[in-house]
Amino acid sequence: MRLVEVKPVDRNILQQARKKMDNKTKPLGSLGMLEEIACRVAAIQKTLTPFVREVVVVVFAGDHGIVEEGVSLYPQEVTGQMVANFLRGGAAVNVFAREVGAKLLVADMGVKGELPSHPALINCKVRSGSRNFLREQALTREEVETAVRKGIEIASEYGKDADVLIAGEMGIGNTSSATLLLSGVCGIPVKVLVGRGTGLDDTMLRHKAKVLSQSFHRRRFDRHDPFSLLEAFGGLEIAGMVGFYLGAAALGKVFVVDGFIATAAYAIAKEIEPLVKEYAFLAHLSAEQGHRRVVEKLGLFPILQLGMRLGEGTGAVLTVPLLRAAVRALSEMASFDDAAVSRAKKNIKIFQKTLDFFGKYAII
Ligand SMILES: O=C(O)c1ccc[n+]([C@@H]2O[C@H](COP(=O)([O-])O)[C@@H](O)[C@H]2O)c1
Ligand SMILES: Cc1cc2nc[nH]c2cc1C
Repeated sequence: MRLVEVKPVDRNILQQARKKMDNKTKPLGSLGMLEEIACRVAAIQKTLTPFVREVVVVVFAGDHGIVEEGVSLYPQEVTGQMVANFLRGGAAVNVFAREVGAKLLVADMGVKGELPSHPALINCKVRSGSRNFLREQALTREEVETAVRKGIEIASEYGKDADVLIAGEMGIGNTSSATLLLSGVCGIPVKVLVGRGTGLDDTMLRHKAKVLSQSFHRRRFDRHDPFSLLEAFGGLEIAGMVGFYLGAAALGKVFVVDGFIATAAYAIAKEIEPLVKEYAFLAHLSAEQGHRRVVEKLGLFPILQLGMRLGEGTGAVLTVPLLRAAVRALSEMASFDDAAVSRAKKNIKIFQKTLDFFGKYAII
């Protein structure tokens, strides 16, 4: 089943952008990863004067049946309560979105109970939360496909005029789903990836690890079929984000992946369509225990490392000023010729350590 068509980003513009960046009035490579970010945005946007003006954030929300097993510190009703908070503008992601001038929407993919209608609420409820995956498959194939398709539609409808698309998430229990999805996709043992989520103590963490290891062995899935992983472990907001990333890449838009749960959605989207990676940036290294291993395995470069573990898209929104600064450097800085600044005395390709460090993160 081909859900979307994603094209590779423009290699020609990428090479020209790198050349343009090398001619800016700075020692070669001295803006570090910002240079690679700017050049890749240029290649995505097919222009040597890239820009980041409109930013759209969609917070995907859903509940998780596994919460019955005592794997989160917070009660399930917090998911719906936080959705109400997003709609009133009172959550961290609202504050950060206002700071960078981003538009924020919330997508109800599967929150338990009714939510009042609101202009910023997109109603895509597939069912009232996923099933408890310790006991049964979290979702049916049909529910997974519906949620992924809705995510694609959300990207096309609300992201078509944006320069950067961000998916946030809200779902009590979703670090449990994300841990098992990532363990399945990346082939990293559950016990290495399981973490404290919203803040479990040691006893609760041991219990969560036991529940997740048992679930991983009990459920049916084929690790090479990403849809089967979503059927086994959910959740609906994660499936929606998978679609959103696929849709963003199909639109030819830059998208920024937030934290641990968002990385699980990204990993699934990349399994479905490997070219999505050319459009993706990773916002930050989450404090959630397993994130570092996953990020290394997926070859992603976290732009920030702030010890955050909130989700909602908060880390991704915080990268917007850096993305804007990076593309402005490529678009607006003077070249050596423009500014009559002398070039290096010797044509050294690039400082070797910088190359070793950043080279492995050059996606293309
Ligand atoms: O984004 C992250 O890296 C992250 C790490 C830990 C927790 N969270 C958030 O916390 C909730 C899930 O935590 P838990 O303990 O209920 O599985 C969910 O609403 C996420 O948005 C988010
Ligand atoms: C209060 C609260 C806010 C959140 N935002 C994202 N995940 C969250 C989890 C909790 C518990």
